Order: sequence, then C-alpha cells, then structure tokens
Amino acid sequence: MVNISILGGGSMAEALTAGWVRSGKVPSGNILASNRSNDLRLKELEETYGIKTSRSPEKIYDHGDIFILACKPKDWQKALAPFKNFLNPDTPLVSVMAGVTINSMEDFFPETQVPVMRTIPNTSAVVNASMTPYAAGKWVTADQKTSINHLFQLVGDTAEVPEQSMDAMTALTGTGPAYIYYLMESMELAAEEIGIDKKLARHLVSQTLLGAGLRVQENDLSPSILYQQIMSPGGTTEAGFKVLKEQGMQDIMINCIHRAFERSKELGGSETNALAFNKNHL
Ligand SMILES: NC(=O)C1=CN([C@@H]2O[C@H](COP(=O)(O)OP(=O)(O)OC[C@H]3O[C@@H](n4cnc5c(N)ncnc54)[C@H](OP(=O)(O)O)[C@@H]3O)[C@@H](O)[C@H]2O)C=CC1
Ligand SMILES: O=C(O)[C@@H]1CCC=N1
Repeated sequence: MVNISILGGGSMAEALTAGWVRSGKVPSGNILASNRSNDLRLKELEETYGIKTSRSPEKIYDHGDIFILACKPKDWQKALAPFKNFLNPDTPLVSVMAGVTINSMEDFFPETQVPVMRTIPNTSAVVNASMTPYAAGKWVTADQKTSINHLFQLVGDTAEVPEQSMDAMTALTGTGPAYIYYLMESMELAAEEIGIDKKLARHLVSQTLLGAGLRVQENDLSPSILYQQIMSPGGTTEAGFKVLKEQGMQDIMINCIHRAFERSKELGGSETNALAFNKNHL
C-alpha cells in the first residue's frame, strides 16, 4: 500500500484519514499529515488515528508516494512551495480542493511534469461512504490513475468526470452532505415540536434518510416516482408537500446548488494568484 503525505490537517484530511484507517487497507503508519501551525491539532490526529505528523518538508517528502493537497484554496501555493523542486513524475499530487484547476497546479511546476489529479471527496469518507468525482491531469499515467482511484474507493465510491464538471461536482456532492444535514436538523427541530424525544428523533431521522438514499440507489425509479408512491390522496404526505411547494422548497434547493457551483468557480480564480506566486518565487 502506498504512503500518503497530506498537506493540511483539517476536516477533509481527517475524514480521509479516518476512512482509510477504518478500511483496514491502509496502515495508519502509512499516513502522514501536516498543517500550517496548529500543534495541538497534529497531536490530536496522531493520538486518534495513530498516523504520523510532521511539518518538516524533508520528512513529508521522504514519506509520501502520493501527496494529498487538503488545505483551503487560498493557501495551496504556500503549502506546495517547499515541494516545488521535489515533486516529479513519480509523485502524484492529488488535490481535494474546491475550485482550483488542474492547469493552475500543473503550471506551478514549470520545470517538471508533475501528475495532478483533481478530486472532490466529501466528509462521508469517515464512514467509507464518500462520493468522490475526479479528473486526471495530462501527466497522470494509467497506473497512477488506477491506484489513486483505488485509494478513494476505499473511502466510498468514485466517478471519473471531465475536469469542466468538477465545479458542478463540488456543488453537488462535495458540499452535498451539508445540505442533507441541514434538512435533518430541520426534521429534528420539527420532531421536537411535535413531541418526539430528541434522541429518538435523531435515530428516526437518520434511518429515514438512509432508507430513502438506499432505495434510490437500488431502484431504477426516480425520486419523483418514489415520493408519489408515498403520497395517498388526501393523506399526510400530500398535506406536507403542499407546504413545501407553496414555500418554494425545490427552487430554494436548486438556487442553493447554483450558488455553490458559482462559488467553486470563483475559488478557481486563485489561478491568477498561482501565476503571480510563480513569478515572485522563480
Ligand atoms: N470540508 C469538506 O467537507 C470538504 C472540503 N474540501 C476541500 O478540502 C480542503 C480543506 O478543507 P477543510 O479540511 O474543510 O479545511 P480546514 O480549514 O478544516 O483545514 C485546512 C487545513 O489546511 C492547513 N494549511 C493551511 N495552510 C497550510 C500550509 N501552508 N501548509 C500546510 N497546511 C496548511 C491548515 O492548517 P492550520 O490549521 O495549522 O492553519 C488546516 O489544517 C479545501 O480546499 C476544501 O475546498 C473538499 C470537499 C469537502
Ligand atoms: O465549503 C467548501 O468550500 C468545501 C468544498 C466542498 C465542501 N466544503
């Protein structure tokens, strides 16, 4: 199994780490995480998952067969700078960042053909149920793509997509769990108001979401057919849906995903910054 060096030690780095360790296929010692300055956080990651941590560029470089770039889009050039002269065609760089394009990362290494993969996992990696769309850059070999795909399959499902779709993927599946959690929170609040115990409500709501998700995955039926099956004329579902329609729930969701899509494209605007960074540091 490959050794993984992660540049970043935040939520996404932790979700992937947790999923890889939980898969039983990646020994915790194969993972090394780093961050910018938060010592406590690195200690916490070490203690929780038994992984290695370091902020020494030499150690990070020596450890990794694969580099995961898991810092915020605004921070990536600084995070990668110490590795500019080290990364090479045998050390794939796998970004999990929203927005940042493959081109801008490839251009960061003007002298070297660094293989760059752009992925967008989600935090369900913790329970090995992420959806991870990905796109490969021009220097990624078939073997490298296979092994990176395998790595993300260990924490859920994957789909190769054209790079042009990655901002849409980010809005839909990278961000997606947050929309679902917000819906769940709303259902829990309503449950409490109609007299359901808080703890029981959590169980009821999560099982309901899980069952609905599984049904969509295991049937050829569209969500629309599936909700119509639940709706008896004059019944409770119809009554509830009347409120959803009157208050524009579907439009709200569609607008939300459009806005997240636009935001992912805006975050990709850091390309200009990458070029400026290169000019100042070459
Ligand atoms: N959270 C999510 O659900 C998802 C996030 N993503 C993407 O993952 C990336 C990380 O997001 P998330 O984990 O939420 O963010 P966090 O803010 O939780 O973590 C960012 C991490 O990057 C570190 N960092 C910042 N600068 C550097 C540097 N120069 N060198 C090394 N590490 C550095 C930070 O260190 P320190 O704390 O010390 O400053 C921190 O550990 C983002 O690009 C985001 O778009 C993608 C899909 C889903
Ligand atoms: O909010 C964000 O920007 C990141 C990217 C996808 C999910 N979280």
